This record gives sequence, structure tokens and C-alpha cells, in this order.
Amino acid sequence: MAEQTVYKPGLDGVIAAETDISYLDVDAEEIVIRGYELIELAENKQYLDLVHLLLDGSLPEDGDRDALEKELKQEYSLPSGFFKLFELLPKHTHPMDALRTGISALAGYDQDLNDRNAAENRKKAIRLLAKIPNIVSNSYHILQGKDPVKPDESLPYSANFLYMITGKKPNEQEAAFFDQSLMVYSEHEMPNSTFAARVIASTNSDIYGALTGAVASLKGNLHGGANEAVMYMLLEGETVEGFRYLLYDKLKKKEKVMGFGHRVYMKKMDPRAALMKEALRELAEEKGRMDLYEMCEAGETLMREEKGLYPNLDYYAAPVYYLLDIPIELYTPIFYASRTLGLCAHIFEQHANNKLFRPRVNYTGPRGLHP
Ligand SMILES: CC(=O)SCCNC(=O)CCNC(=O)[C@H](O)C(C)(C)COP(=O)(O)OP(=O)(O)OC[C@H]1O[C@@H](n2cnc3c(N)ncnc32)[C@H](O)[C@@H]1OP(=O)(O)O
Ligand SMILES: O=C([O-])CC(=O)C(=O)O
Repeated sequence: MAEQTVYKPGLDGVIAAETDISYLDVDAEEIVIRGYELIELAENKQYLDLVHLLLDGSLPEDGDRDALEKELKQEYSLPSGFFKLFELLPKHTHPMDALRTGISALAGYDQDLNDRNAAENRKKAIRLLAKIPNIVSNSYHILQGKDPVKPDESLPYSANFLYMITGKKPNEQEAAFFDQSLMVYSEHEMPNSTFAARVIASTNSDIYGALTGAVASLKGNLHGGANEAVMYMLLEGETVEGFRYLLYDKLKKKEKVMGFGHRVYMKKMDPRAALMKEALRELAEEKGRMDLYEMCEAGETLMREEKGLYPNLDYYAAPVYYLLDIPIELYTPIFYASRTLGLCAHIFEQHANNKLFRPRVNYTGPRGLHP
């Protein structure tokens, strides 16, 4: 007789892996990343420190961060002729689709595609972390009929990413909030995209394939695509009253309100959203856009009172990106670019201790039919 197992729709609450990368401890309100707490890291460290933590196993010590940054800068450029790929795409292609195409294409340029020793894995991750911001920014510019923006090696890693997107050198505050957003987006245990990447990696498929699948997963508006959707909603609302009206209307029509709810946090605020809310307050004050902050707060209050739902990271990251002058279609690609870090760590872990993912089903169809 077949072994009896319990069916959990959406694998809700199911343990899918053993990992030493990260863990959401909802009761303790901690996002544990290799033993450290993500919010504390985001308040005190930089994205490159997290890169060092996730790829090299520890926070950087004297000189390590600079050395890492140097390695990344050496890998910024894309293979010659690579941008032609984006010239061939229809102009209305979404940047997430362009990114998916770009990552997939990188596989062909990797001479050691299936080499998986620790040194080679690290090299692949560095290459991807260096090149993906270039793909995100410049596939967008090319689709817009503009010239690509060359990376500026005089800028720190994340400031350069923001510069390649906007074409303007960010000031210190803008660069710091952008870097902080990359930190909070970098890794989050077992979301759909990480699971998708690990499922693909578990067939012994290569890192580019696993990352390509993860782009498709992260694009959906129940996952990463929500940050872009939040901003369109805020713009449609226009004012506090307009936004409240829009949200009431969505709730009345039983539509989901993007940026609220979370499979793991459920009825609690995502700790990362609280950090981005504070970033939004400071940026809004600086840029004279407290109206945007007030709209977001009004939405937060309404959703708590009406539905008992709390904001997730996407709700507050979206208006932060708006105030950083980032085009809305790039919000989800930026999330992905940052998450490349966590995804690489998970793919390496899957390859190092692999068991093919292959679950079973509860069959609900007919039997005994004949042609
Ligand atoms: C960084 C990130 O990727 S975070 C996630 C970003 N995604 C979003 O913001 C999209 C909006 N949120 C959602 O759709 C959900 O909260 C999810 C997908 C994130 C989590 O979903 P699940 O754990 O599967 O919960 P599910 O969608 O079944 O929701 C449970 C109940 O809460 C309601 N609910 C959950 N989120 C929302 C929401 N944002 N707006 C309105 N109602 C909601 C559902 O309608 C459902 O109600 P019901 O039981 O009366 O049918
Ligand atoms: O954990 C999840 O399901 C989604 C999420 O917040 C993330 O990927 O950052």
C-alpha cells in the first residue's frame, strides 16, 4: 500500500530542505542569516558584507570588503556583442523577461558550466553579481531605445548599480538607502523563487538554468512582482483619500491588495518592511514628499483595521525606489539582482547535498477508462 502523506496546498508549512543559510523565526521576529539577524546587519553593514557572509561564510575583516569589491568590478562588463540580444527583443518586453533572457544567455559564455567545486562556484557567483546589475540597467535602456550606461568603477558597488539605472550619480543618502534595500532583499529562506531554483538545481541542471527559472518565479505579483504593482496602486490613488478609496474598493471586490500579507509572517509586520518604512520617511522628508509617506501609512492602517493584514517588504520598498527616481518596471529586476546572492548560496547548497525533488500527488481523476 502507498505510504500515506498529508497534502498541504501550496506546501504551506512543509519543510522542503535543511539549510545553514537562513531561517525566519517569526516568534522571535528574527530573520537569521548564517547566525546573524538581517535587520541588524541592514542597519550596520553593507550589501557587500552580506555577499562575503553568504559566499565566504563570515563577515569581512580588514580589507576583505575592498578586495571583494575589486573582484566584482573586474567582472562588470558583459561579453562583447551581448547587448544585441536586447536590441532583438520587442520594445514592450518587460525588464524581468529581458533579465530572464540575459541570464539564460550567460550560460553559453561559461567555459566551466558544470564545474562545481567551491572555488568555481564562488567565481560564478561573483560573475553573476557583477553582471546582473549591468543586464538589469542596460537591457532597460536598450529597450527604451537609449544607449547603455557604462559601469562607473569609481563608485561603490550598489551606488554604481543605482547610477547605471538612473544615469545620475546618487548622493550619500540615496546610495545608502539603495544599498539597505539590496540587503533586505538579498535572502529570505525558502520563498517560491528559491524553491524553484533548488528544484531545478536538484536535477543536476546548471546555475544559469536554476537562476533563469527563479526569475520567472519572482516576476509573479504574488511574489517579487508585487513591488511594481504597489507603486502603480499608489500612483492611481494619488492622495490619502484617493488611496483609501481604492483599497476599500479592492477589498469590496475581493481583490488582493499588493504589498500586504505573507505566507510566513501572516498576521505580523514583515520586519524588513518596518526598516524600509523608516527609509521612506527619511527620504520623503528630504525630498518634500511626505504626502507619499502619509498615503502609505493610511493604507497600512486601513488594511490592519479592515483585514488584519500587515505590509510586506514590497509595500515600503516600492515608494523608496520611486523617490530614488527608479523606473517602476525595474523594481522587480532590482529585487532579483539583490536576491541573486541568496539564490546562488541555495543552488550551491542544493548541488553539494542533492536529493532530486520529486513529490507525489493525490489523484482525483477517473480510472478504468479505455480508448
Ligand atoms: C517580498 C515578497 O515577495 S512578499 C509577497 C509579495 N506579494 C504580495 O504582496 C501579494 C499580495 N499578498 C498575497 O497575495 C498573499 O498574502 C501571499 C501570496 C503573499 C501569501 O499568500 P498565502 O499564504 O497563500 O495566503 P492566501 O493568499 O491564501 O491568503 C489567506 C487569506 O488572506 C487574504 N489575503 C492575503 N493577502 C491578502 C492581500 N494582500 N489582500 C487581500 N486579502 C489578502 C486572502 O484573500 C485569504 O482570505 P480567505 O481566507 O478569506 O480566502
Ligand atoms: O519569503 C517569501 O515567501 C517571499 C519574500 O518575502 C521574499 O522572497 O523576500
